[in-house]
Amino acid sequence: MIEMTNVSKTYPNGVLAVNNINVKINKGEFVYVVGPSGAGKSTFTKMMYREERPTSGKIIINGTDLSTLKESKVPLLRRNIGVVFQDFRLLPKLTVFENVAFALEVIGENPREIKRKVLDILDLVQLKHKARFFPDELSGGEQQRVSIARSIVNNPGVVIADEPTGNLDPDTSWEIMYLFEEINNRGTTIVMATHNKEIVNTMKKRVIAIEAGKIVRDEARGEYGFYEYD
Ligand SMILES: Nc1ncnc2c1ncn2[C@@H]1O[C@H](COP(=O)(O)OP(=O)(O)OP(=O)(O)O)[C@@H](O)[C@H]1O
Repeated sequence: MIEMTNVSKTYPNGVLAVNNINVKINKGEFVYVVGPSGAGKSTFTKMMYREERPTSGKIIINGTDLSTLKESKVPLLRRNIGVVFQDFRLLPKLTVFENVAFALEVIGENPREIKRKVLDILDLVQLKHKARFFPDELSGGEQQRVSIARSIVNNPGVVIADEPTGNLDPDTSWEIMYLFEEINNRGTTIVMATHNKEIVNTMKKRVIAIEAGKIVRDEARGEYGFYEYD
């Protein structure tokens, strides 16, 4: 469960990116975060995985209070939160297998278990046959599937995705969205910031709309709304 109480974030340059947000996201929910460019969506999601810290307020993720969490405990928190970015962020010198295995190696998983888990997850994202490929030998959609595999290989309770289809064509975006839906159907909470109007309007999930750092709309089977982008 994710709970924010009176959360605000002012960056050192004085920009108030998130302004007194209160929200509760239950286990197993699929939530889209929408809103105009610069509204505070990334800041809102970054605070969930402690990439940014709130200036004030309280954030609780699966029982852990992030506002008082020691820096040394952040890696432990990240094990239970998968993160997916628009630009994939794969390690270019590692193969697909190694990119996914990396998350397990750092926690000291044994090699046999690593192999089993990585191949299982690559099977789920339909990339087992490309396990030995390098990121630059893959299409954008394939790279995103590897990054999704990496985000879920530790079996986290929550996956946060910031604009995961932003670099992908419409068909590939749909493939990625169905993959997230499958992961959600297995019980993982998904929080996704997106500008993809068609997908949000078709999927009929919970929609949280942020404008100027505030939640202006929170609907169970919501719509994208009307925002203009570049
Ligand atoms: N590291 C930072 N330092 C200072 N200001 C920042 C920083 N990151 C974001 N901001 C500012 O905070 C506000 C919210 O930015 P944020 O990236 O959260 O918006 P967003 O809704 O995710 O935008 P987009 O849809 O364009 O990605 C903006 O005014 C932005 O310029």
